[in-house]
Amino acid sequence: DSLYDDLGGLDNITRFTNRLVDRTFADPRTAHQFKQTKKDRLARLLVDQICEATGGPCRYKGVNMKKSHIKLGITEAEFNALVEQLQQAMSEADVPFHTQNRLLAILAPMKRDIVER
Ligand code: HEM
Repeated sequence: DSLYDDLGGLDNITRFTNRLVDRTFADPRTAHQFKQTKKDRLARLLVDQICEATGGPCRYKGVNMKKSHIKLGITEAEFNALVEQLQQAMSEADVPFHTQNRLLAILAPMKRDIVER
């Protein structure tokens, strides 16, 4: 089975991504970065990105990670907060711990393009 299937397919990816974005926009550790961001659009792009990256039938049409995060001055602490929010969102959507870690392993290398140093 693909990771896409193990995550519960598009329905469950949409479920935990919406929960992630809700948390990210509400959590004071990250909310300040998203004051000018349209939540629905970001959630749709994230769903496509996760779906495609895990072997699903979607195609991500957004900007690459380096270009979309440049100049935001994102810190390692902000990145880690978002990872924690994603773990909580996946737990709420009943994604098993081991499956959560398989997705996190795909996202982790993006850190070098997202965090400013
Ligand atoms: C692995 C972690 C992350 C992934 C996969 C990710 C993914 C994305 C994607 C797909 C977009 C949309 C790009 C587009 O507009 O075409 C985006 C934009 C953005 N991300 Fe991230 N991101 C991550 C981490 C973070 C973190 C830690 C922050 C700050 C706390 C952040 C803040 C933003 C902001 C402010 C935008 C711009 C949204 C807009 O256009 O208004 N991201 N990200």
